Amino acid sequence: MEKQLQELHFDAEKVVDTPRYVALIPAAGVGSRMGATTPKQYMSISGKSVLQYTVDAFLTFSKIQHTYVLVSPDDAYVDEYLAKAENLTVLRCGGASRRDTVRNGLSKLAATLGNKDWVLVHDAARPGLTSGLLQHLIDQVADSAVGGLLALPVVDTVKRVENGKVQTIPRDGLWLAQTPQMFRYQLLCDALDAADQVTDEASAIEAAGHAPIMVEGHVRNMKLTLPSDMALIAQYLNSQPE
Ligand SMILES: Nc1ccn([C@@H]2O[C@H](COP(=O)(O)OP(=O)(O)OP(=O)(O)O)[C@@H](O)[C@H]2O)c(=O)n1
Ligand SMILES: C[C@](O)(CO)[C@H](O)COP(=O)(O)O
Repeated sequence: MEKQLQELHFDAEKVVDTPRYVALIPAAGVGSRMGATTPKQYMSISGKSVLQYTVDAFLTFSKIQHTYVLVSPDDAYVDEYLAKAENLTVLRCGGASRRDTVRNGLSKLAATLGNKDWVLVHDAARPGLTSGLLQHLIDQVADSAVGGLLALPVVDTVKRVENGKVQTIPRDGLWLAQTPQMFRYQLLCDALDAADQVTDEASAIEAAGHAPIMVEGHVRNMKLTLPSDMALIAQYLNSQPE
């Protein structure tokens, strides 16, 4: 497997002047909040799986040299719901949490990627990603040493409810994290090694003392989390991006 991975995609050079761009798509979740019979990444929208929409966003964006989909070791769906493609590899390295899945995937690429290379981690469950959003993220982040992520500024009034007490929290400076989250390979590996409870890559980078660049995303890049998300996501997928 290791030999196969090394041969796969790139020249042998590990540290290169021109960084490479790869996508890592964690797709090993069970979708407990969705409560469907199949994990949500394999649910179908207009005859195509959620995962296929997500992967297609990367396969049709030429800057991404390779896309890796990370599924659980005993996944029984991926062969049926994801079409094979030239620059696409499925790795059966899913872990107990999203963080573990991503860290396992990064480890598999140790012989392939160098310090400066960019990894774009994107949830399988965000099928509304577009080339425009990918280009926007890369334009804003590619000159930085660290990386950044798509996110949405909070536009509503925010409440915190605790022990029966309700408080209004100033929304200034609050963002909702989306993906892709794009970071330099080695920096991300090191940050995740030091942070085992995080729900996204940016949290690990922040904990390591860095400030990720916040890049405004779009609501069509929403995550499929609850059954009620399905209709809205289908509407976005069936409409042209703005
Ligand atoms: N052990 C895990 C858990 C999650 N994910 C992936 O991380 C993304 C975002 O996670 P989330 O929405 O939390 O997905 P699930 O864990 O599947 O959902 P739930 O929390 O409702 O069970 C999804 O693409 C999911 O497949 C993963 O690769 N490995
Ligand atoms: C990474 C993420 O999509 C950012 O919003 C999110 O954190 C993933 O999982 P969660 O379990 O829904 O927080």
